Amino acid sequence: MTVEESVSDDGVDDALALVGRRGTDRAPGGAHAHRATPWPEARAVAARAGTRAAAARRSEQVPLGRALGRVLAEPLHALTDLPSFDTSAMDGWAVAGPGPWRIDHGGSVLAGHAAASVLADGDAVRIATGARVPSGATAVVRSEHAQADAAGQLHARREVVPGQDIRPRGQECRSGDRLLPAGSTVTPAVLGLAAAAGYDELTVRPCPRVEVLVLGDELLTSGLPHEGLIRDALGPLLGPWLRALGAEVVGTRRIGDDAEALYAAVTGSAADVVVTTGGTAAGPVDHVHPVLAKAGATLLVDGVKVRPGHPMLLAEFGPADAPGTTPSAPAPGTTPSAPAPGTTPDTPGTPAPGIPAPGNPAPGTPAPGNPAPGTPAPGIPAPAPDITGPTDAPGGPATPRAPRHLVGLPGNPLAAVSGLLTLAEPLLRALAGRPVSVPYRVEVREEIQGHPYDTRLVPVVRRGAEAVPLHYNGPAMLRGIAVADGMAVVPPGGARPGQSLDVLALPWSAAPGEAHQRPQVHQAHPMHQAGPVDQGEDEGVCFT
Ligand SMILES: Nc1nc2c(c(=O)[nH]1)N[C@H]1C(S)=C(S)[C@@H](COP(=O)(O)OP(=O)(O)OC[C@H]3O[C@@H](n4cnc5c(N)ncnc54)[C@H](O)[C@@H]3O)O[C@H]1N2
Ligand code: MOO
Repeated sequence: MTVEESVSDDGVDDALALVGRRGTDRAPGGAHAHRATPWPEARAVAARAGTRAAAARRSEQVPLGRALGRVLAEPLHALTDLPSFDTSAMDGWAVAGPGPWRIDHGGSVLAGHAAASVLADGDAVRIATGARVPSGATAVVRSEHAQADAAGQLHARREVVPGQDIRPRGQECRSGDRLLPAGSTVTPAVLGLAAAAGYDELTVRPCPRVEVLVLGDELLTSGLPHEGLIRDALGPLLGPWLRALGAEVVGTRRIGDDAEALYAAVTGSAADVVVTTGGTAAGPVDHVHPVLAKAGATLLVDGVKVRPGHPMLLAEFGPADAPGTTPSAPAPGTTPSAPAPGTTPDTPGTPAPGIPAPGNPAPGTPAPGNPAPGTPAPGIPAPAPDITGPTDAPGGPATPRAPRHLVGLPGNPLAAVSGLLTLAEPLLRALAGRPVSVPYRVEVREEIQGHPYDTRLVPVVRRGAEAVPLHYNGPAMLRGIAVADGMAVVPPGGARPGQSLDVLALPWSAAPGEAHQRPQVHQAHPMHQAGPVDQGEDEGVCFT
């Protein structure tokens, strides 16, 4: 951890220098250098892992009010004709046959009313927009195009075409028509369509549940850095970012540099995906690799040829429904629903120390000052019933469940963001049933220095048709990404001014020309909702 940070300074030069320092084939975190996965392949591996796991997940029915941002597990078929009856499109008169018409003063028809009696040939009756057109009617004449005379006759001011201003039943769809394919994201418009078509609930893909484990004894959760301690920048960042990627974040826990606590937290987690921060390298307190090895996890990605963030990793547990592949037992005294000794849980509705609830400032509690071992904080989510935890009764039947994954993000904050975009995003999108996000292409205004062998991800901001690289792009810096709207994918060797590069959009920024396809960013996105970082509320959490 802090022992290692002297070699992990800011900027490209340092990243380049790190390559030269690799005297052996052992990369940070114990990975062998040759194992590092090329960046595009790492994304593909993560997406495939998510797709495999998604296939084993059951869909669920949720009320319309909770379906925003979810992905349809089934095609949306109309449950009714739309419109479900012949409807007047205008306020005016329903008329039968050619005019002039006798006005039926007793029979005006309003929207929402039952069918009026049959309209006799030569009759006219007042009708409102949205009302059922009486049978026998051949057209609707708008009020402004009709004139009543003193003798009670109605005259049309212009030619009346049969069927005019009548929306015939089934004009938009017939009952059973496929309105949307499976895999569609539920947008506000989809909610409206589903309601119109008769739905109270939608069958959607499950939201991947993610737990965040923040490692590092040096991390403070409030106040100013002091005496070598620094603020945890990733706890506040990750929850909302992961929600923006389609995850339900079940909690964020501070683990410190305690290998046992990490092991217990990882093996006992009820989440589909555990995201850790820090501890991926090979320093004396970098526990992620040893803990994964002890837990019997398979490393799908062990280091990526990307800067920053090259020690990032993706591990898979299970599949747990295969005999003997459940993770090892947790440390004695811990259960999946209790925090491991030495951990600080941040639970939904329970702001972490340093993440004050509105109007309730947290005391300045540093991370190392954790609650007493074995003291579960109120509100720790219990494992879902479909999750086979390591505490299953011995010999009892293991409930089949999807394989679980762990994304190990490096501790340097921008390196962690790089890992989020490289591994967590494709994994979570695939788990949620969404297609992998496709980078957009844009020309860069300035030269961007490249790494000799690895891809670089560099925060950029769009200015007109160009992307401008942001200079505060060192692995430990968030100043660039905080004003960025994307991360440019810089190939080995760098990019010249005017060169087109792929850019990964950030969840809160729209790709060019996409602004109107991402309404969630401006309207309903959980990142834009007020409240504590780890609010963990279900409603709308899947919206990406
Ligand atoms: N001998 C080598 N050492 C390191 C190498 C290397 O190639 N050889 N790579 C460096 C790179 S690059 C990175 S990235 C880090 C990754 O290390 P870890 O994942 O083990 O991260 P830590 O050591 O725990 O922390 C690194 C750095 O980040 C700070 N940090 C950690 N967590 C947070 C947080 N939540 N908020 C803010 N800052 C955080 C931590 O204090 C360190 O300064 O390894 C290098 N070492
Ligand atoms: O540069 Mo490290 O790659 O900060 O992740």
